[in-house]
Amino acid sequence: MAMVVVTTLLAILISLLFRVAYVTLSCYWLTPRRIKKLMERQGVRGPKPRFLTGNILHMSSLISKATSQDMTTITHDIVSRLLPHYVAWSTQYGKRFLFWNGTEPRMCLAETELIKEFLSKYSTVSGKSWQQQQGSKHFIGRGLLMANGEDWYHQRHIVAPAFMGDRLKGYAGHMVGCTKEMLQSLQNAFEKGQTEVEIGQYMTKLTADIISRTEFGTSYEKGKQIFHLLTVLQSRCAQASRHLCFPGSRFFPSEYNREIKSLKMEVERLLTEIIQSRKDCVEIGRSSSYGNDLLGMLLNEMQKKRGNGFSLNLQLIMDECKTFFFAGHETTALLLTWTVMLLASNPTWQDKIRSQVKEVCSDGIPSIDQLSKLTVLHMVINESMRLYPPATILPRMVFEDIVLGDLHIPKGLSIWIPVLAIHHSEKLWGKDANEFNPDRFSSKSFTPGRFMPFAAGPRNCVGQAFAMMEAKMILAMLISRFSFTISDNYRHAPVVVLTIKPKYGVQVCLKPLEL
Ligand code: HEM
Repeated sequence: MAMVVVTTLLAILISLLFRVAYVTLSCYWLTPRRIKKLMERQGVRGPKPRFLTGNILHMSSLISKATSQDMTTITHDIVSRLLPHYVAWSTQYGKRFLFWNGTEPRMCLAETELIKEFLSKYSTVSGKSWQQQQGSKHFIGRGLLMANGEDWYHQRHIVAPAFMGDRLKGYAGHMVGCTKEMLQSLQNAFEKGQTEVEIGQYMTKLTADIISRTEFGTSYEKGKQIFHLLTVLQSRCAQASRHLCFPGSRFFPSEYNREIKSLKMEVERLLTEIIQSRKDCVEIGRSSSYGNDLLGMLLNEMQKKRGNGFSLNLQLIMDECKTFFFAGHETTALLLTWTVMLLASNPTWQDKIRSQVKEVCSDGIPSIDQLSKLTVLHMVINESMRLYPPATILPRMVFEDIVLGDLHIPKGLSIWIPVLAIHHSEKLWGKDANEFNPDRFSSKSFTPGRFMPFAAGPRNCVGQAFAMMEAKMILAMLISRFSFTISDNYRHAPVVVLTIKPKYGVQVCLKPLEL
């Protein structure tokens, strides 16, 4: 009897081992090879991958070499610095080529017609890859940015109204209040004799303050504490994700993995405290609603019984709170920082904006209705996002076989859209593609598909209107209070760490203006 049990257990164990071995082999070898063959048959080729690491080492060495030195002048010709692998491979293989992130095959696609079709038609059958989800699961989890399929669709419908119409207008007060505080701290620095500031630090603090207030209203101080921890968590996850292409690396009991776990627990403990206290207030009758902020909106949704089988649970609400902070504060801070750099080195455009702001709003603080009249500022912001799009690449994995133009794209292939390269393409923008020329945005009719700082199609940035409103408010108020020039200490050295950042910040010399 004992013998039979042992033999059966052994058989189960062996078949389990075979299954694990087959799944691993299929995931890391058979499927990627099948995809490669399929794409090669359609003429899509690329650099030869190495075992396990693919083209990662080659890519890293090209990037390290290209960014090893600062740029000698403030030139916006930055594609060969930030995407040297794209430049090398697109020159050799054309506008569509295959490369390997470890064992994951990726097709880089720079054809605007196909990109337009892909982003508008296939938003529900494409999404974030397993590697992307793993890399960010500890700091944003399965919130909107990382959700796929039906989950994404339902989350998007719950969240989108929070960034539209009257709700959006309701956030203007936070934006003005926080900007006033930032301007006061710049004024204080000036009065203490500090004529030069690193504006990026001020912008990062400002956008973090605005999103904390927008999300957490009165629980804002605790929100700031959470976001501080999230920033540390994000950088630890970025360090750990470098090893994700190696099978099983996420289970290593490394120092990073231990620190990540404890930071995540602390963030979620603080979030649970805020959520619980809101629920308690409603339950004991101290408050009739969960609040007008983003968190209140999500808690109201959680109470609703939805007929479609999808409901928000506590974990998803926490993931959504983390997602808004992650997706919404650094991107906007970078947009503002690069715009200040461009305006500090192009004083004529600074003056043009200043005189329009003066004409439209006498006190230098635009109302919601006045924002649409700030057309020069709008053009400058667009030009800034064209030259320095915070998100340089748009990655999407395809979950079903699809037909895209003349291409059959197999399930499991990731498509990478090189936004930065498209924004700088001379073919699409003309000979002055690398120059700062906001006038190119003066005409309302320009070819769609070549400008996509907020992505495009149904899965574009849900916070786009929020970000544009915020950026216009802040820049209009800053330009009305100060004039600024680029400091001699500024070293032009854009680098990509998820988003495009100025390596040493942006140092500007400030001069307060008479109100
Ligand atoms: C200048 C500022 C911003 C830029 C350039 C930007 C850019 C983008 C881009 C390119 C995407 C698509 C990413 C992808 O699918 O891989 C995206 C998605 C998203 N953004 Fe933004 N964003 C900005 C500001 C904001 C703000 C202020 C918020 C919220 C407060 C926000 C929330 C989100 C969310 C939640 C998504 C995921 C949408 C979805 O998958 O349905 N973003 N953003």
